[in-house]
Amino acid sequence: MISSTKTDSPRSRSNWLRVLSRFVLCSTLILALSVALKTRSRLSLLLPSFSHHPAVMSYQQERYIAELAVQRACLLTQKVFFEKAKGTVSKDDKSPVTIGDFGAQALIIQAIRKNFPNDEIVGEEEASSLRQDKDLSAEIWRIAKDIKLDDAESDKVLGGPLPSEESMLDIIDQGNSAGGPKGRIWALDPIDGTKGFLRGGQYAVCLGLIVDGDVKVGAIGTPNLPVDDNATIDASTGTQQEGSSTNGILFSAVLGEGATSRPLSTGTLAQSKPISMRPVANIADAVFCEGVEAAHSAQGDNAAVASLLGITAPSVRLDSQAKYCSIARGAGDIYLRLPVKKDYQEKIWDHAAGDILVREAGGQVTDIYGNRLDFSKGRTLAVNKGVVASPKALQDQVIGAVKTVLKL
Ligand SMILES: Nc1ncnc2c1ncn2[C@@H]1O[C@H](COP(=O)(O)OS(=O)(=O)O)[C@@H](OP(=O)(O)O)[C@H]1O
Ligand SMILES: [Mg+2]
Ligand SMILES: [Mg+2]
Ligand SMILES: [Mg+2]
Repeated sequence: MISSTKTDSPRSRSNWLRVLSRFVLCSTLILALSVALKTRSRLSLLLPSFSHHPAVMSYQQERYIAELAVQRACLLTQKVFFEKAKGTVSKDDKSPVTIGDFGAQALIIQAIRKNFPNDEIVGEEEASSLRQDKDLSAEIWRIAKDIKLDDAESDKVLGGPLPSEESMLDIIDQGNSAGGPKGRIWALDPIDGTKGFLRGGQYAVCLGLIVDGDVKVGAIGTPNLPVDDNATIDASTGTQQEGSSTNGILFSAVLGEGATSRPLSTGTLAQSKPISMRPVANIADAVFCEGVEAAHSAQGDNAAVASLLGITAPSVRLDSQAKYCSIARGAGDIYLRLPVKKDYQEKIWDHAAGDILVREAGGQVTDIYGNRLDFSKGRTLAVNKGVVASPKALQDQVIGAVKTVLKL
């Protein structure tokens, strides 16, 4: 007897085969996908540069490294200050540079090189004067070689201690990129406001990442700014206190992801809080944040702008990018830097980190004509004049007053 059921028929066998082959195909695809994903995540851990592809990029790794590097450099600048480590040289433009500037630049470049070896760096300082002055070089090495973060793991992420005095000088010189419109370029000001640093006043360790001419990440350490956002500060009052827990802030920002701050001394990533500019309903109630050096900003013109806007509150006077930091957290509202010398070109390291911090805190940063700062032109902001920063809603009014005063 021929007993033939449907399942045994050639047709149904071929149906089974089709189902089976689809199952095998699907499983293989799922397996391949999961292997690919695992390999990718392993690769991005081992090679941070793998995550640099725009499609998978949110700059979290860059922000993390920038924060740690700035935090470690602030340990050095504070040590230099409290040990009263002497050694200040005058640069060609007569501006001072200290052991703190050189040491901080070495430590930060080492951290960038370790984590992002293909990136370029535009750093303010260079080591030629140290190669002539062996005593100064030795003094920097004496202080820099022992600087480390409390957390050994984090310190390892930054590359551990500097290898030797000679390589420290080579590392400092790696901040020699010409900058420009293409690629990943870090703008580094190891001590901004060196004069403030020497006075025991405000200064800032500043690091910004520029990608294809646009600032994406910024980190700023301000060892002498009060932790309390609402504390009164002024450049005339010295604020350096050894081991202070009331002073010292680390600010950071990533494009599109907001601005944050946390205490510099004890802070961990988890202690970061979002910061934002103060809403100002009436511009007459705004407070200016201005520089200290009369040679850097036309203070008479600043006063005329204030008066035109009906602003009567005294300006907060601070050295360095602490001005950007202050308005970003609502301790002041408007940063004015009106040009004194016609031919002075602002340096990108004096503004990159501050620019993104203020923009991510709800502000606008432009030059005196109302144009965005252009970080794609090399080591300087060659196509901008001066800086004006304020909450977005006020910027047009402020620029209007600036144009009137400067007769633009
Ligand atoms: N003529 C002129 N105009 C504008 N800016 C100048 C000028 N000369 C120098 N610099 C740069 O100013 C940086 C310090 O800026 P500050 O904001 O701290 O200056 S101030 O508060 O106005 O005194 C300072 O940065 P650091 O050298 O890092 O301290 C200089 O890069
Ligand atoms: Mg300088
Ligand atoms: Mg500077
Ligand atoms: Mg500097």
